[in-house]
Amino acid sequence: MTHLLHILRLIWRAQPAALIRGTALAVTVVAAGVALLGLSGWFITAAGAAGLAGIGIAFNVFQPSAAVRFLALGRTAARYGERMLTHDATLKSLKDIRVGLLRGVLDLPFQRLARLRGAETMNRLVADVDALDGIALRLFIPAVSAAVVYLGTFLVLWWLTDLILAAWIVFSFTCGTGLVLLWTGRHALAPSRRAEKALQAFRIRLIDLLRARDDLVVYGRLPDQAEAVGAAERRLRENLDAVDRLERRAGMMLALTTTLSAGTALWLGGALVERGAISPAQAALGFFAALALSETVQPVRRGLADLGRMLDAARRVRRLLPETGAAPAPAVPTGPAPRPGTPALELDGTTYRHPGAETPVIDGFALRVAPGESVALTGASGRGKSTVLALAAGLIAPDAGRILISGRPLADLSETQLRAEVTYLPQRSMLLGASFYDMLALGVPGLDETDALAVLEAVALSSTVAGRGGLHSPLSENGAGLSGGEQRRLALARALLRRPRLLLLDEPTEGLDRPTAIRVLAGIREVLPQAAILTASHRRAERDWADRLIRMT
Ligand SMILES: Nc1ncnc2c1ncn2[C@@H]1O[C@H](COP(=O)(O)OP(=O)(O)OP(=O)(O)O)[C@@H](O)[C@H]1O
Repeated sequence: MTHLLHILRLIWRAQPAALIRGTALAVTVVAAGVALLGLSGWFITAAGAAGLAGIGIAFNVFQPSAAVRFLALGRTAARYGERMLTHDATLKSLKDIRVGLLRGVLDLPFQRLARLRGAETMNRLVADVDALDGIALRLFIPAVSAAVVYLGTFLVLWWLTDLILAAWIVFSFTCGTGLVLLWTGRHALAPSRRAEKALQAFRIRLIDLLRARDDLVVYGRLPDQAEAVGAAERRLRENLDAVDRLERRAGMMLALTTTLSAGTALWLGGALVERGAISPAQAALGFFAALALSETVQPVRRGLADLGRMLDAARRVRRLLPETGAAPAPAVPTGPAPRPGTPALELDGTTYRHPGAETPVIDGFALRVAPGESVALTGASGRGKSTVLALAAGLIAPDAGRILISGRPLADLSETQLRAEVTYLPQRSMLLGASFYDMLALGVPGLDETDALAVLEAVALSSTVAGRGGLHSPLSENGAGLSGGEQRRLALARALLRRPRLLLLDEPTEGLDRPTAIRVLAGIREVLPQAAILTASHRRAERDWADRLIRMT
């Protein structure tokens, strides 16, 4: 529940004025509904009584009927205003939460980021945030309106009718509906949670099926995955049906509560009329007001049926939201050029143990790479070459030792400074964008086309790009339709275009034939003559090209 309140505070803090006005209008809507029915009941009864008493001609019908019209029209207008204000404000607040969530995801430590699944994260950003809109719209605002209207109804009925009648109507209604709502919230919690889980499972499995369909076909597992998607969908439907059934039952119990409360109010009103404490018209006012109170709880009922989904979504979203609402750090210009002789990268006594591993993968490791120098890390698979690159890229932090980038401790550099100094090409890269140009411009917004073509030439890709119709020709998702080697060189070109002082390359020519690999390696140096380059290498061509080898054992 604390997560729910936290999210409610965030929503409220983002749009306080609109939400306060919207809540005031929501109170007006419900109050006008109760007043409308109460007044109508009083009006009909009083007019009838005046007719029976033979003084109908003297009865003033104009004022009550004008008030009825005013309340009916006012209620409609207030409802319109309330919907506009509260929905608009909630959607704006949720937009802020979604952005905060995205920032939270991006700020996660590399190890956690690497473990995130795309489909799951996508769900969190979309489905969970959508689930949160009910907190204000279907729980808080209707509950506040109902409480205010109960209090107001009690005071007005006390003033216009009788204390006992007013107290009974509000007391019986509050207790009755309170119990029904508690019952709804408790029983709907589990199926609403299960429905949400099934929905998430359905989406994730479907995305997995679409993304891995080739492998699933090859291994003959497509029917199993399709069945898993179907099972999640069936579970979703069953649980949504259960929530629907509960909601209908709650609706029936609320109708029963209203009937009992209004029925006993009628009986009590009759007794008070017999005793001469109130008139029949006043008794009718009480009876109709009791009937109208049922309207106050309908939105809360719907909100409570969804409580499980909202609670889980609030918990997950809160865990990922950054604690402060602060904006990301503004871009900082990179520092001055380092003094001559300062290594571009220096690792000293660096130790790192992967989470869950028993022993460190590197222990007291030392390394220096000077500007203009190419160093290749070699050694058997699993010796920690990629780990050293990830440390130098600041993606993971060492357990001991220090890492200096151009003489400055890596930990002291802002994210912006670090990314301006260092570029890292991992073993597998994503190519985002719809054309060669888009994919390259990810690294350099506003990329100059001549520059792009020059770098494509350096990585031996210009003929491929020209053959496909040029820089702006459309490409499929993640460069599908390009060969593995072409995708790799495109990712390399994107890294080169950033022109970093330190370039970290994990097996940059993997998948290329030897002549192309040699050509590409020479092209890297041509584009970045002064950069320090550290590679993780298995291939002979890369080892021959490097100025120095460091063997990891
Ligand atoms: N996120 C991780 N969690 C746990 N262990 C990891 C993680 N990443 C790598 N390792 C382990 O750390 C060791 C070093 O991995 P690393 O990728 O640095 O080796 P490598 O020398 O680059 O191997 P390769 O040449 O095959 O790319 C391996 O045993 C690997 O299984």
